[in-house]
Amino acid sequence: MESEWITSSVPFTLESVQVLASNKSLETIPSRYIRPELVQEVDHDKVFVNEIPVIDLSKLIEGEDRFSQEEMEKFHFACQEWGFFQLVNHGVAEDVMEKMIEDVSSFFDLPFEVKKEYSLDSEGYGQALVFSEEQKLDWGDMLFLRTQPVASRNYQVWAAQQCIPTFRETVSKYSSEMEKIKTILLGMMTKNLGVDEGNFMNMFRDGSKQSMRINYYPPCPEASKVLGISPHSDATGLTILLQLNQVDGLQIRRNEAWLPVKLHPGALLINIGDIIEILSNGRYKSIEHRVIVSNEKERMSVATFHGTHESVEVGPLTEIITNGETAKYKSVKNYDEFEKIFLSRKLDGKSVLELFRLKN
Ligand SMILES: O=C(O)CCC(=O)C(=O)O
Ligand SMILES: [Fe+2]
Repeated sequence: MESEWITSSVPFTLESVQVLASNKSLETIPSRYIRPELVQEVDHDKVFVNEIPVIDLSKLIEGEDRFSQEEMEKFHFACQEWGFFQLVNHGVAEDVMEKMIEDVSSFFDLPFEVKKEYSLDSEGYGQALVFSEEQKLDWGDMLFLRTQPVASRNYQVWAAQQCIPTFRETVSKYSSEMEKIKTILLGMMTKNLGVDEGNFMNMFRDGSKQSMRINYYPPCPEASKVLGISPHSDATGLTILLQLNQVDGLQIRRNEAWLPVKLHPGALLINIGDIIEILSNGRYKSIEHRVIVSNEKERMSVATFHGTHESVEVGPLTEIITNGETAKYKSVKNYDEFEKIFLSRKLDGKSVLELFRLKN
């Protein structure tokens, strides 16, 4: 089988799944991608109807005519009971979304020889978090970018102007839009959680960490046997996900089953990450999710992760635990330490969070 290889941050060489999948005569895929556990599962699509909450952001903006207390309550319920919701009327200009779709698609259309130039030790193009020869591989490639604070950007891994003329500008604009949404949502969460807004927002102030995982899942001839992304929760504060084409594939774990998410066109998908679970002492929970792939169509998505400022201690908020509650999680001295722990492990359910859980 013909394939090309790239070197990742860890001492293993990896295949580009896009290159692998482009071989039209490929019928049997390498065993490292095959997930035996999927064989026992019932047809996921038939397990549940999709009832994931839909939140209207235009009704959460205080002081605006459309602000609605009922929407605030719906939002609280979505954070508490689901950990995942769709966001509509989010106010991101259509041209910003469209340019993002266009430039990200152009990136994955570049020849492998060009894309691999955007691969560095801990960011850029390729596959990440592969630590052993035995580990199962995900059916997807990605481009991982550190996007905020601006000083943390490494433009070496952002497609250059001669490749995709507007790529850097497009991602920059999109990144700023995501910051705005994050700020509104986190502000509203403090109200629902009854915690001090100033203190909480200070953790996620200007200069806090934002990164993007831009995912490309090629079609797979044995789609039902692979996963585009292994089950995991996001080790971040808040994730905002944009599905770039109308191909569904995301599933969230709910009531011990995998619930498929059918995204409304133009909606963004929001999910609570491990850090918010820790800060809120478990009132809001991060939810495991995974991606299944199609045997016909490629799928693309951009997950924008929002962490805290690097100096912030990550632990249950004192205001919550001084109210007579016991801390359910250990604290870690700052965000960078938290990230180091997360980056040293494969994606594996909520295993990162489990390291922090206190057994009371
Ligand atoms: O592609 C998706 O829908 C989900 C991606 C995801 O979970 C991630 O990048 O963390
Ligand atoms: Fe994720």
